[in-house]
Amino acid sequence: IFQCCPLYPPDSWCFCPCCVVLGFSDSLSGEVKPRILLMGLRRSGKSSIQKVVFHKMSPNETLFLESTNKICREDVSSSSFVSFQIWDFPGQIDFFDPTFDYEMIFRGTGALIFVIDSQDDYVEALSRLHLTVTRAYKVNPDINFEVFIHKVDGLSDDHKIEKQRDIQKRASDDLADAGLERIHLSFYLTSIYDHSIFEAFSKVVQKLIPQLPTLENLLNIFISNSGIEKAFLFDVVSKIYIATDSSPVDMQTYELCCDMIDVVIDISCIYGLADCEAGLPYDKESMAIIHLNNTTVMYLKEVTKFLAMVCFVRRDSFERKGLIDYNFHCFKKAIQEVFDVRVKVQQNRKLLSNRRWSKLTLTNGGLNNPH
Ligand SMILES: Nc1nc2c(ncn2[C@@H]2O[C@H](COP(=O)(O)OP(=O)(O)OP(=O)(O)O)[C@@H](O)[C@H]2O)c(=O)[nH]1
Repeated sequence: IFQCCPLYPPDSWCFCPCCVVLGFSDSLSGEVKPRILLMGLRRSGKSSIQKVVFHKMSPNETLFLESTNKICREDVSSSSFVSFQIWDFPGQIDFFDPTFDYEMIFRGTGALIFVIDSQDDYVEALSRLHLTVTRAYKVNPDINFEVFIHKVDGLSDDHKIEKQRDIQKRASDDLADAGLERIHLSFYLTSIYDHSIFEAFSKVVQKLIPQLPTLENLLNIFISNSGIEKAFLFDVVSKIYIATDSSPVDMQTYELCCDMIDVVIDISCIYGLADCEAGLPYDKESMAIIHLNNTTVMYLKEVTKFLAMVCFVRRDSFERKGLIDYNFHCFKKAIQEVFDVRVKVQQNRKLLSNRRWSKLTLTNGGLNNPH
């Protein structure tokens, strides 16, 4: 059973050869990738969520997915800010199995998504949720616990709310009975058949972006100086929004943004770059303006190779497009600065780890027995 270096605090990232070989750490870039775990009972929809959000699989195709029988790990590093690993677990994990080193797994985890099938009886799922959360919390109290009440497409609106209330109450009661009311669970109603799964994933990912307050602040300054109603910063590939200004988000607005990104990518793919297959048909020149029939204009502009800004502007404010473009230019520069700081922090962290590691090998007299 693999244990991380004793030299490192339990929740830090280890860059020693063992961890690197096993792939728990990205030593080459020095980047700390938060881990997102997808857990839940068999057939609750874990793999479908991953395939639909990150592989553009159509929801109907998930009907033919085979059951996962080992942990599947995937790197998601499409943009400078959205960079993490997703671990899809098979339905039944046995915490008492000695070959399953759950301590090591939970130690490097940023978020644990527990998927509950709302169309099924959820008594067993709730007891599994309780067991998983309490175990994980003991190892790493900093994990964000996210509960997806999934497959809600078959339920009426009233029924959805009722289910959420019931599940939320039972889960909190279980924690309170165990004296663990300090554990916070966040609940989301999700389905792969609409945008709810993308919205929920956006919120999970946002919690893992340390620069989020800075990004939100920049967006607030940008919209207030440009006469914009609402602005989102989107990861174009996954359609996860990584930040928005502080005004509330409504589902319809979010759906419109997703549709706009689809239109831009599809049109660019068909009529744009000749070698579209070489990569995403999205570059510095990418932009789109859509006039809605309610005096609102949607404006999309490229921010970085993988990020796009989508704004909602009133038609009269859009007459000052020059001002919006100038402010956007300043916003883009500021984002670049935030990114530069992040790169520097990562480089310093890597340097520190390398130094610690060479110290350790010197003390041990070689690499033969790193642990
Ligand atoms: N109606 C509905 N069905 C869904 C949804 N998400 C997944 N499913 C279906 O649920 C079934 C199981 O999905 P999987 O993704 O294989 O479930 P899993 O949790 O990965 O299963 P294991 O690998 O066995 O642990 C598939 O037939 C999916 O089509 C959803 O949002 N709504």
